[in-house]
Amino acid sequence: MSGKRADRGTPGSTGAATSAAKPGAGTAEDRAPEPSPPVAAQDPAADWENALRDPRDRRLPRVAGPSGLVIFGVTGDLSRKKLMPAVYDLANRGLLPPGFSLVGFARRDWEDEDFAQIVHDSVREHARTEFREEVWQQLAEGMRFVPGDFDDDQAFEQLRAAVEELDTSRGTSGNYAFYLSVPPKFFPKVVEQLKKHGLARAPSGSWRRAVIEKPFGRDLKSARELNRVVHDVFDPEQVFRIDHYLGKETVQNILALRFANQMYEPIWNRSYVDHVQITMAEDIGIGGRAGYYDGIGSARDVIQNHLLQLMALTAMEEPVAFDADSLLTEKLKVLKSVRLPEDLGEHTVRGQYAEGWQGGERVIGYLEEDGIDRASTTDTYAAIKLEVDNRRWAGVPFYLRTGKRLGRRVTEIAVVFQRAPHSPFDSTATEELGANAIVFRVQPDEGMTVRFGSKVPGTSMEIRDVSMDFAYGESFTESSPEAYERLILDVLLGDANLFPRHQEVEESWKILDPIEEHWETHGEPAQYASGSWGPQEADEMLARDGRSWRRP
Ligand SMILES: NC(=O)C1=CN([C@@H]2O[C@H](COP(=O)(O)OP(=O)(O)OC[C@H]3O[C@@H](n4cnc5c(N)ncnc54)[C@H](OP(=O)(O)O)[C@@H]3O)[C@@H](O)[C@H]2O)C=CC1
Ligand SMILES: O=C1O[C@H](COP(=O)(O)O)[C@@H](O)[C@H](O)[C@H]1O
Repeated sequence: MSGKRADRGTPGSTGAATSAAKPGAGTAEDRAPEPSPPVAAQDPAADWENALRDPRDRRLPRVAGPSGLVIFGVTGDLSRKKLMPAVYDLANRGLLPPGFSLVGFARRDWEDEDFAQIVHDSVREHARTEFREEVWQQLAEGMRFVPGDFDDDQAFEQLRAAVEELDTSRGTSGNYAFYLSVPPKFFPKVVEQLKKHGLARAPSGSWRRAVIEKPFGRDLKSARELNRVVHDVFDPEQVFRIDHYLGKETVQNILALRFANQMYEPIWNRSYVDHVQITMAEDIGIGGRAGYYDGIGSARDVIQNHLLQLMALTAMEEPVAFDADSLLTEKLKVLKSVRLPEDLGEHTVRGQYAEGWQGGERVIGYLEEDGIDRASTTDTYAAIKLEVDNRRWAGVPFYLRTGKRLGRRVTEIAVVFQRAPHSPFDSTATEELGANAIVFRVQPDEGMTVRFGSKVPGTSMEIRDVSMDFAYGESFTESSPEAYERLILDVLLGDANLFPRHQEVEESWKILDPIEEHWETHGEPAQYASGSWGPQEADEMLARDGRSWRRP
């Protein structure tokens, strides 16, 4: 069993390392290229705040104060690929406090050193910023592992002891975020155990926060019940529901582009917009996530959260301020105004991938995947049409689609405009002209495209589509942080702007529940070949409205 302190250096080594940089020193994101100098392993009680810093100056880096992060489910896929690397990247950018501590909890008979080795491997494989030994060594000093099952009271007592020991040895000051990176069915159990073992309430002057992964419930009823359990233990301001899409740089940029500029808002409405298409296409299959995915499906997995959040940000009114309450108010108004089509059979499609070709390789169908019930009717593709019943958007369809094993990985929001009401040109001149569009490219090629018509050089008047691109890589020297990097930092800072509140989660389930109920009673999902752009039925769905999907 564990209890031993982590190696103070690279796993496997015995060396201890310290450096002398001031916490946060030289780390201004907009002044120095990343990575910046690491924070020091120094007296944990050292003053980490710059008293001269004006908290209103947003150009200064947001550095977390004394704190620790406890990850439940630390051996899992998300933790290894995203959370551990994000913690390292934050440390590497000098955004974590000197005594920052990371506690892992899972069912493994590991010592602290074994855990540190796992984190090390995950960082080497997945971190965004370069590996620096001195940063790693300082981080590794604050790593602890607690082995145990979520049912195991003794393990939670050991966790309490670990947290208290870190308060003393690392100066974490009782400030802890508990990250529930666990299968959703365990959310209630872990929350109850935190309460039972006195971990949910902070000592005076400190804070405790709970970070809850998605999906939050599998329908409205279960989301409400989960919320009841969570709020029996934590106050609303202690709870951070993760929707990692809100941590993506380009998703935050939707609000910047819309509301920091003058040119979009006048045309951002039913008078000019024909329709909006929101696409989240993945080329991967379900990988090793059969246990989670089967019975959940694509719509619950990503439409209920990521895509409806993207839609809300695209459609919302300007918030009175960029703060959590104002953002919630406006997003909620959109979600509450959503109207489902009367005929769900005509305006929604679900699909399931069959075998096919992906990246030059033959891949198996969903029903052949390990751990999948051979008769499963789980959707791996979903397309739905929604409308927003308000003055700005009445009559403008929002088409949302997502799928696994599609042609390529791409997420985008395309605002497609109406045709010009009149053309002075001969109809042959505009034969090849499509609709104008503004496209937010969320990933992988982050940026924005404006598509419009232009005269083809030559002696005749021929007008064809061209596009004007904004690409992050060309316009900025700063690279985009990973979503989890941003969100973990926000949790440590207690900044809730980018976290959906429960009301949003509920409204989103209210939109999805009738669709899921319809699908349950109406036949099987349509099959589509892996590597294609989804079932033909989805093309037919748009064709009935006289439109077609973009091929991003
Ligand atoms: N993976 C992804 O890409 C994404 C995941 N998410 C969400 O993140 C969360 C975690 O997902 P993911 O990492 O994929 O899940 P995994 O199944 O890969 O990992 C689950 C983790 O929970 C632990 N665990 C399971 N049961 C118990 C138990 N009874 N007692 C103690 N530990 C237990 C496992 O530990 P052990 O090693 O002991 O089994 C493992 O560390 C889920 O809520 C998921 O919906 C959200 C977005 C993307
Ligand atoms: O939340 C989820 O998101 C991932 C895709 O995330 P991305 O950042 O790579 O776009 C998806 O694969 C997973 O099924 C879902 O749970």
